Amino acid sequence: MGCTASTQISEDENDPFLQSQRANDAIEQSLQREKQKDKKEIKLLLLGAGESGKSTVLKQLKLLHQGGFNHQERLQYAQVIWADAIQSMKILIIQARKLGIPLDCDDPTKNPELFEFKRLLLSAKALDFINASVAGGSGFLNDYVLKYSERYETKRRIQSTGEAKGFDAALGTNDLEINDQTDINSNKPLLNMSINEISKNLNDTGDDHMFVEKKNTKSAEKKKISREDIANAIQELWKNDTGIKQCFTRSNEFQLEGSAAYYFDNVHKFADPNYICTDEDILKGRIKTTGITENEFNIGSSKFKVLDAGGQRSERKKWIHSFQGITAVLFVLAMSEYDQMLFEDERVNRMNESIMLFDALLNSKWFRDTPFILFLNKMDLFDEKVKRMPIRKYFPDYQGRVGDSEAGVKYFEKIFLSLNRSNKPIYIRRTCATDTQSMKFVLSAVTDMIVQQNLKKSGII
Ligand SMILES: Nc1nc2c(ncn2[C@@H]2O[C@H](COP(=O)(O)OP(=O)(O)OP(=O)(O)O)[C@@H](O)[C@H]2O)c(=O)[nH]1
Ligand SMILES: [Mg+2]
Repeated sequence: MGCTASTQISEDENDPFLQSQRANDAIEQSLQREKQKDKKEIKLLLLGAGESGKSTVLKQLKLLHQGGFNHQERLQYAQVIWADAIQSMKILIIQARKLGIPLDCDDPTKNPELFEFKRLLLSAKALDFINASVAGGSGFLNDYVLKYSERYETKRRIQSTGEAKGFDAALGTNDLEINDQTDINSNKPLLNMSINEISKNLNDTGDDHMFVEKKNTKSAEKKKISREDIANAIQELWKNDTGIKQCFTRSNEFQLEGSAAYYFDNVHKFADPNYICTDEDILKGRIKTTGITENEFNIGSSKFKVLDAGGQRSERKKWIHSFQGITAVLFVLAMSEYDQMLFEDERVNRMNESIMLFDALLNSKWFRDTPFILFLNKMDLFDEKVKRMPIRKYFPDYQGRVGDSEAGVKYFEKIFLSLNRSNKPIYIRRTCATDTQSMKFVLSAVTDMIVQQNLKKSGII
């Protein structure tokens, strides 16, 4: 009997029809399993313009639900922040000149010490003082070049809009910025080069970045500059040069890291080559997102997949690949940027860009039935800014008082709500994404709400 049975099975197994039937069943089962998994998994998509705070929201989710940051991330941010601290102070010095703001450090007779600090800082090459591989390799270097080269201002615009007008003209006008950022031999742009190519090129040009004062660098170059020297220079200029402070208050007129003040205030700790970043440092630090990152969290009994997309214009063409199967869109708006221009195109107001973006996403066919959550972010900076920068200067129909933060929020809220051409509700929350305590409450309320909505939608409750 046993023999008969075994013969029967082996005959069946050789039957091509049965084999193909089994394969079909297996595929069907696997598809069903995937469908069930997809149904259970909540997909949250973080969208918004560049620098609005999407990755910072993600970092808070990591702190809350993933045990925080690893050692590698802490080392990486230490490098990135130290480079940004150096370059940010250089930017203030050069922008002060452009804006006609007198600097105390420009007068060697009245302020010999500040004058020397400035000289020392301008002769320091940030890339000599960091480990570029730990900072993120070629990705970091590409961003660094794009961010700190005025020659790339127009290139940024072309990359983001495809507009070529004036590119060549602008390439020839730079007299302040770093040495030519093209490879002198091949004329190949630094962007898109490998890390080795970039390093070689930076060495060939003899300088990394930013307006070295060519006539006056000899003495500074002779002396070996230490990280401590640079930190002292930054601290002294930040604390004691009234022109630097004045220029900082006008930083909406140029591109400056949003957390520059934090870097300056803490510059000595970032100068330590063995420094390991705290959670707060990482929340304040900035690494631009390229592409879309997928991050999984277990929140309560639900599985969340959070997609964090790069928000700059050049990144947005990648967004569409992640539009399918989204449970909710979390749109992050930087409220404080109503008086700032885009990094990618300095002719475009950041708030107007966000309005345009929100309108396009909210009313797109992809998100017809997808709930939207709107984070009115950077409220800490907004509250401060409205006291000194009239909203009406940028939005002439604004009727509220100068300094009235509540009226300002209501005004922008109304604009965003008025864009809704569907029946779906928009959930609005005011946030300060760098503040872990307040974000804990906001994020738990938001994730609870998404879970409830999802259960209702799938007919479970
Ligand atoms: N003061 C303050 N700074 C914030 C807040 N949210 C974000 N930032 C800072 O803003 C900078 C940019 O934040 P990111 O989270 O990197 O911005 P993003 O939207 O991910 O930018 P992309 O990746 O280019 O799209 C960082 O330096 C953050 O520390 C906030 O609410 N208040
Ligand atoms: Mg990001």
